Amino acid sequence: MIHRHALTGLVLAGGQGRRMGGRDKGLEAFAGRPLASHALTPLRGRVAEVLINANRHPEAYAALGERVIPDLEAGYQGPLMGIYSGLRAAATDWVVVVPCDSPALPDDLVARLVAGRGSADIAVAHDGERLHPVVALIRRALVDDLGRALAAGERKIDRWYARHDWRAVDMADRAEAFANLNTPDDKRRLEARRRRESPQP
Ligand SMILES: Nc1nc2c(ncn2[C@@H]2O[C@H](COP(=O)(O)OP(=O)(O)OP(=O)(O)O)[C@@H](O)[C@H]2O)c(=O)[nH]1
Ligand SMILES: [Mg+2]
Repeated sequence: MIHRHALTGLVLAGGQGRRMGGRDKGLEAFAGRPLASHALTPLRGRVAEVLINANRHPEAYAALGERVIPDLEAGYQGPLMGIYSGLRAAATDWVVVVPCDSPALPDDLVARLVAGRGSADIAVAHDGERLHPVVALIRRALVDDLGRALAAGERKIDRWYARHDWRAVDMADRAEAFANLNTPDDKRRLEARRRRESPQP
């Protein structure tokens, strides 16, 4: 078991949002509030601290009520740099990573990653068809190794995972929860799905 006090939540919102017209994806309105705020739902109350990793508009992210951290190296070097920056900033032994653009993640995500980890150092969500490398539980002690990998040019998350004791956690029963939003069209489709699933009175 990993206790709540040993966990930090990390929302990755540091991308360029090119498929969203270059807009700051985590701040796009989704169902009436910033997309990144939906990613906080499975984390709040289940971790000791939440960090939001963002490279633009830090004050807008800070308004969500959590600590905001930028990438330690600028230049939009990809999510692995966001994970590295989060591991460096975290004060706990474990970090739960989620992306800012998956507004329907399972409520019990943290518990399932913790339970599914077994004795591995990294646990990654799997939806039955594919792995979601940015939905993961990672041991903070790997931070120095990740720093060396980045310095050596590594930018591919799954290739870094593969060099460690990692495990996929089966969440096929909740595959729809991993839907993510890359384009304005994805946004419309997912907002419509949400209205169907929980119609407002
Ligand atoms: N810190 C950080 N996070 C990133 C970076 N690139 C992507 N991410 C995050 O990784 C997750 C998945 O990335 P994408 O869906 O490709 O998002 P994106 O890169 O902003 O969008 P595109 O430019 O359309 O690829 C999102 O939560 C992004 O915020 C980066 O350079 N730095
Ligand atoms: Mg991208």
